[in-house]
Amino acid sequence: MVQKLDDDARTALLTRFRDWTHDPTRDAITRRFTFDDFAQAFGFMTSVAIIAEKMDHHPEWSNVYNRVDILLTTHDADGLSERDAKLAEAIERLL
Ligand SMILES: C[C@H](O)[C@H](O)[C@H]1CNC2=NC(N)=NC(=O)C2=N1
Repeated sequence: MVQKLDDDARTALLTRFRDWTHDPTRDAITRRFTFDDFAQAFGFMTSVAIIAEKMDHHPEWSNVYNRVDILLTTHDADGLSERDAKLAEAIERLL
C-alpha cells in the first residue's frame, strides 16, 4: 500500500501544479493537453508512456486527435500520493 497525501500535502500539490484540477470523486488530478495535431499529441503520449513505465506509475488517459486528457491517481493508495506528484512533474518537464 502506498501512502496517500494528507490534506496539506494535497493543497501543496495543487498550488504547485496550477494547470491541474483536483477531482474529489477520485482524489485525482486531471489536465487537458492540446497540441497542433495528432502526431504531436501521440509523440507526447509516447514520451509520457516511457517515463510512466520507468516510474512504474501509469496515467489514466484518453486521446482524441490533438487532445490528450490525463488523470493521475494512485490505485495502490486509493487516491493521490507522491508518485502522482513525481509523474506530474515529469510530464510538465516535457512541455
Ligand atoms: C505492480 C505495479 O507496481 C503496480 O500495479 C503499479 C503500476 N502502476 C500504477 N499506476 C498508478 N497510477 N497507480 C498505481 O497504484 C500503480 N501501481
